[in-house]
Amino acid sequence: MPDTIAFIGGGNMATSLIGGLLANGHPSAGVAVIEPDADKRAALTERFGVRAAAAPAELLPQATIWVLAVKPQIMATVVGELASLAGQVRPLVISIAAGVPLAALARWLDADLPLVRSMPNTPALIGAGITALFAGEHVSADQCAAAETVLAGAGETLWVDREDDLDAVTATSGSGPAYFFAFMEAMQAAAEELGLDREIATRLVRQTALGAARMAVESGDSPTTLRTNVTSPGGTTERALTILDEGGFDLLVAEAMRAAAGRSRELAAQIADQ
Ligand SMILES: NC(=O)C1=CN([C@@H]2O[C@H](COP(=O)(O)OP(=O)(O)OC[C@H]3O[C@@H](n4cnc5c(N)ncnc54)[C@H](O)[C@@H]3O)[C@@H](O)[C@H]2O)C=CC1
Ligand SMILES: O=C(O)[C@@H]1CCC=N1
Repeated sequence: MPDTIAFIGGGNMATSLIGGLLANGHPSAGVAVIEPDADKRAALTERFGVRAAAAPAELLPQATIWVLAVKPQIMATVVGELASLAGQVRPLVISIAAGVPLAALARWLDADLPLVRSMPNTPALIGAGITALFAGEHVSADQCAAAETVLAGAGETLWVDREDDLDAVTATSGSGPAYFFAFMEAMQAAAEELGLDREIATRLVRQTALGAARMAVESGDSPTTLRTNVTSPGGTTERALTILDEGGFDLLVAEAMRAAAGRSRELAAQIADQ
């Protein structure tokens, strides 16, 4: 009998994770969602055949795994309201929220429950995501395996040994898809400026991104080797990369990622005060 998995929050990430779970063979009857927005509840039920309710007490008592998928800023309130139910049900609790430390969850839940903190990313929607997980002190090996199963439909999974590493993970893979999309947007705009039709520019950029990503994954070569292979001495790529270098591209990327990790720590600090 598979676990019944309840999602608290039925937004973008929960939708992606539910899609992945069901694609991996988890039965829809074994998934429940607590979501206050009636339209989102209807959409989830229609798309996946899962049960959805506004009131936690309707579905959470039957669920052995709870996935916390609300925004970090409201986590304290949402979890606080679930504390007494959690004490009775004693589920494995998996949080996917950015910048919410396990210590805060433990405090709000007011019980020594097994807690896992994780950081997935939006390619979960197509099963091409990656999730880093960190297990709290009351989590057994079986519960680690169960947590991995919940996230496995979203793509790859890996464990980190230090909870603090999740700030860097968030800055890398959590927010990371947005960096690639921003680069694609900039390339598309530049291609149009160079005179290409929008449709042609879009197709060229999209397939180039896919081809480059697949080469990085499938060729076994490092990004440095792959970049060097494109760059003929005295050619066009060299001229373009020089401009990126002169503009401080690497430094800008590093600064952006430091800012993302910093924001994750800042969220945690704000949460520690709640
Ligand atoms: N969007 C992303 O790329 C990633 C997001 N995350 C984390 O996932 C979490 C959810 O993010 P998204 O899905 O993007 O946000 P979202 O806004 O799409 O989903 C949050 C959902 O929570 C619902 N909600 C509000 N109050 C609630 C309550 N009392 N009980 C139950 N549900 C309630 C909202 O109606 C909404 O549907 C956040 O904590 C975020 O940090 C993690 C990795 C990546
Ligand atoms: O921007 C955010 O805060 C969330 C966490 C990682 C990706 N999106």
